[in-house]
Amino acid sequence: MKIALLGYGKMGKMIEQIALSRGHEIVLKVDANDNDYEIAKADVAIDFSVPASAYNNITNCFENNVPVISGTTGWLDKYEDAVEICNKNNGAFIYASNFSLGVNVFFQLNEYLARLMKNLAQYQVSMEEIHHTQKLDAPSGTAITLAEGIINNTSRSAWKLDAADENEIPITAKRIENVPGTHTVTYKSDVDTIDIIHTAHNREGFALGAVIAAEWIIGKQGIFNMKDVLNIG
Ligand SMILES: NC(=O)C1=CN([C@@H]2O[C@H](COP(=O)(O)OP(=O)(O)OC[C@H]3O[C@@H](n4cnc5c(N)ncnc54)[C@H](O)[C@@H]3O)[C@@H](O)[C@H]2O)C=CC1
Ligand SMILES: O=C(O)C1=N[C@H](C(=O)O)C[C@H](O)C1
Repeated sequence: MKIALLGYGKMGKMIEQIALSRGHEIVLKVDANDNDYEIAKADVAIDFSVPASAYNNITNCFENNVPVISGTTGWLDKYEDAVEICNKNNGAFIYASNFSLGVNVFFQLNEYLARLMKNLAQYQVSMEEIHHTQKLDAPSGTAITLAEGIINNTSRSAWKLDAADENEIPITAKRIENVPGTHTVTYKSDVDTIDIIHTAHNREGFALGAVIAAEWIIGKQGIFNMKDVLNIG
């Protein structure tokens, strides 16, 4: 498979290693200020760049018939526009806030737990995410997906960074040197606490999931997610 890497930072480099180890070829590495590149020579593009560039890079792929795997967070106000352009061009697209297998299992566990807690008004739900200090966005995309999983399965109406009203889910975002990504969902009552935690030990799980998604999307048309790829849930 001929892969274009859109973003050649920490994740782009890890994806390169995993892709080469699985027999794929990197035909293009696009980074900041690379404006003139021939995306059409790639079978698939994998975008792990920055919030400000993701939309333009992704939609350029659709306009050149190249399927896209995107893990960039913090640009989702334009997600529906990207989906429209993908569909108009009969393209293929997977966005995931987190490509790791473990987190995708954790997403399901979070929704299951939310359904169990739905009618237990004595428990207050909250979330914490911890990431390295270079991270541009807060809260993390994964924390937002977890919050949406709770909102869709309980009477909570919204999430908010730090303080929140009773009906909202407070999210605390911490930035600590070298932490790849830790997410905790907590239900606390006066008498006890339930925590579920996912801790990434490194970036390999994110990168492997993105390469597996790229292998899966070849030859397909439409908008998919990691549940489709991993066949879970
Ligand atoms: N969905 C997932 O599983 C994961 C998502 N991420 C997300 O992926 C993104 C990248 O993460 P990292 O690699 O850790 O960040 P990074 O900062 O190490 O790399 C981003 C790269 O994008 C480059 N870039 C800047 N402008 C660009 C442009 N116009 N076109 C292409 N590249 C451009 C930067 O120069 C940099 O090299 C972030 O949004 C992060 O939140 C990170 C890990 C896992
Ligand atoms: O920026 C990161 O590093 C990560 N970003 C993603 C997110 O915002 O959830 C996924 C992972 O937690 C690492």
